[in-house]
Amino acid sequence: MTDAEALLATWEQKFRPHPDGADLPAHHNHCLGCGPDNPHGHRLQARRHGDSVVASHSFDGRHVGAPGIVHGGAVATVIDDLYGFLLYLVGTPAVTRRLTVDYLAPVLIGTTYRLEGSVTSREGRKLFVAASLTASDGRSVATSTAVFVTVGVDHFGRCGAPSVDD
Ligand SMILES: CCCCC/C=C\C/C=C\C/C=C\C/C=C\CCCC(=O)SCCNC(=O)CCNC(=O)[C@H](O)C(C)(C)COP(=O)(O)OP(=O)(O)OC[C@H]1O[C@@H](n2cnc3c(N)ncnc32)[C@H](O)[C@@H]1OP(=O)(O)O
Repeated sequence: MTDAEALLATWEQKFRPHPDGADLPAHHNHCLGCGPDNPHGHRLQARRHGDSVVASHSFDGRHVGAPGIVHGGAVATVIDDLYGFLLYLVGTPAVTRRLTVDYLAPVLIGTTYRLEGSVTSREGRKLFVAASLTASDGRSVATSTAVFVTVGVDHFGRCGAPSVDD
């Protein structure tokens, strides 16, 4: 079995049912959004909350854009990865086809935010999803919508796995 095949085998198991409140597994150890072994990563940790996924997350100095403010691309990365956790609940792999983010207020380095994402509708292979990033005082600092398109696991096999070792 190649490294890529071994990875895909472990990944398929992550689509088993997850009980409400359960911590959800990283997509893989080097995932930019959630992998624990990626030194550049966000190490997002998400859990199931009913039909949604939620996370408590803070950005650090690696993610700065304007001084003190998180780079918008870093915010988009974390939201995109949150949607990736939602796929465990949907039960099928999918990839981001379209991602929009409304940046409503500065996201601050070293401040903890609550993320929540859910599926709003599904049409054939298209999953329409939405997410929010909320400050501790309840202010919404970013909202997002995205379109994911379901793919077979073979999609990832076709793309190869040049530097992923688990
Ligand atoms: C061997 C290595 C293994 C590694 C894998 C291990 C682990 C995997 C880990 C994670 C993977 C999954 C998620 C979790 C991870 C992180 C979360 C972040 C997710 C990402 O970071 S993921 C990367 C970025 N992402 C891409 O890399 C996608 C590139 N792209 C494509 O690969 C193709 O583009 C594809 C496959 C998407 C579609 O291609 P296609 O040819 O299969 O399908 P087509 O284009 O026909 O669209 C189908 C239907 O969607 C409709 N449609 C299209 N666009 C629309 C839009 N904007 N709005 C509304 N509807 C739209 C069409 O209208 C049609 O609808 P209809 O069927 O009704 O006509």
